[in-house]
Amino acid sequence: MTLVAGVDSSTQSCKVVIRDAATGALVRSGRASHPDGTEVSPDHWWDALQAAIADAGGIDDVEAIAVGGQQHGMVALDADGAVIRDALLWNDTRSAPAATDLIAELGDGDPVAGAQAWADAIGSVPVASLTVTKLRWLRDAEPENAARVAAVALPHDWLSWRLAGHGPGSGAAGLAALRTDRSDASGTGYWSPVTDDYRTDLLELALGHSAVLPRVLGPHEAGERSVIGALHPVIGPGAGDNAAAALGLGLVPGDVAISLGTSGVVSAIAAAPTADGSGMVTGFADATGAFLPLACTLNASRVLDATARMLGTDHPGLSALALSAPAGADGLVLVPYLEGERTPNRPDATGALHGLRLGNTTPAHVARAAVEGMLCGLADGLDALRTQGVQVNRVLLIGGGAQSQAVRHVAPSVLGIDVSVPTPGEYVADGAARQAAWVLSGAEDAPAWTAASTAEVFSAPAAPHVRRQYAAVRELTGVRPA
Ligand SMILES: Nc1ncnc2c1ncn2[C@@H]1O[C@H](COP(=O)(O)OP(=O)(O)O)[C@@H](O)[C@H]1O
Ligand SMILES: O=C(CO)[C@@H](O)[C@H](O)COP(=O)(O)O
Repeated sequence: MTLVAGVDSSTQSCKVVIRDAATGALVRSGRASHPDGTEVSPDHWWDALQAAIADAGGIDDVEAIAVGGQQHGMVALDADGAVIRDALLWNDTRSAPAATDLIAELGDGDPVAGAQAWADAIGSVPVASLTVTKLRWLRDAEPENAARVAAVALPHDWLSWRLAGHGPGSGAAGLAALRTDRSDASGTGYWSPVTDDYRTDLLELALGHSAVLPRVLGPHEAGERSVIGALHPVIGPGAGDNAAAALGLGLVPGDVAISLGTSGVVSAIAAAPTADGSGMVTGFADATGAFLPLACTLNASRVLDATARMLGTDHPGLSALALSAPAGADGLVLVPYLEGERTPNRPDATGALHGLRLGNTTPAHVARAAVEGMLCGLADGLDALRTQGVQVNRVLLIGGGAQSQAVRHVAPSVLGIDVSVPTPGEYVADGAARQAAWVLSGAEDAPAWTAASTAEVFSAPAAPHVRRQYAAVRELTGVRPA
């Protein structure tokens, strides 16, 4: 049996799956945690990857490996190949003012024209999540660090590079060996999905000087070989986590994936790039040569974590409470902007509970409002995708938060469509493994794995009043007190 490995280096943890390259059957898996925080030393990801590989029983029998990972994180390298400072993650909002500046600069001072100019140039309107804004923040806040930047990588690029034996001390030759893929390059803010190439002018606009960028590999182009693993597995191009999940799920046009991890992501495969000047939909690329329009919130599974903590219960307890309250929680609305928000772009917003009355101040109502509030943010994302011409025939719910029974049962009523929940699994890591098998096969198409998962379908009558009451208070959320 030929084995391949897939990695998901996500916000909260690193997961590794090892699968049969021919059928996709799961052979073994492992995981390790990442530290909390929106600013993290990449060394933690490297340590967690090695721990997750060990937890999966090693990769000595693996012939190819690919890494999927959290998108956008800024990994700034010096001329030697050393990391200059801790990486700012996709959910770090300190570069929000830099995003505003960059938009104004491309629009000659007009923010609306600037937003559309960016959308036309790179498919997306910059927000704090995008790497390009983090580079501008670095230029302004830490000019000495910015001056030392010789190369910029993303979490998955950097891990693939470490797997190939590069790292501090590898110098110019090492930097030239950096590789990425279209999906992750498309989330940087300096790569165009229309021309399929970097916009180095935009990188320089942000950082103030040029830097080495990883070469973008084709969807099944082989990279270097891993120094870990007795067979020195070939390293695939890897992918951003959402593109890898699309590959792991085998999404086809008409399918929409909703991922409830730290981020809440609504994404779909598209044949052509999008350029949404409103900024609701980011026009990313997928991992097969097509496109992946996507709406991403900063507030998904951690809203449930926080609400469970607040109510002194666990996830099953929160779920039972939420399901015991009526749809709409008798008018109680939780706006879930606990980390600020990205879609819509409100980096300084805070969360809020609206509509408190004597009759709805119960744990059950609060639990229901949390589940509904999180889902309403994603329903807005689904609408935004439809506005961009995305066909929505089927919704698939994945990520840690999809394990919640309350989410599964409430989602169809808030989203207004049945929801399929595939067998719980690591779909990002699976997509990376499928890519690794594709690299090995050399075939034109990704292998049609037969060991695909089944899905449970959840239906519920639409509850439009839940979205109506959410929309009425969404605009009232205050900003963080000074
Ligand atoms: N049964 C559950 N109900 C709700 N949330 C859950 C449940 N199980 C796990 N989670 C949450 O899912 C999150 C982890 O999901 P994951 O998709 O791995 O996140 P990420 O990709 O951001 O690292 C955690 O916040 C965890 O608390
Ligand atoms: O920023 C995005 C997508 O644009 C996020 O989807 C990150 O890629 C992190 O994903 P999770 O670790 O929360 O799944």
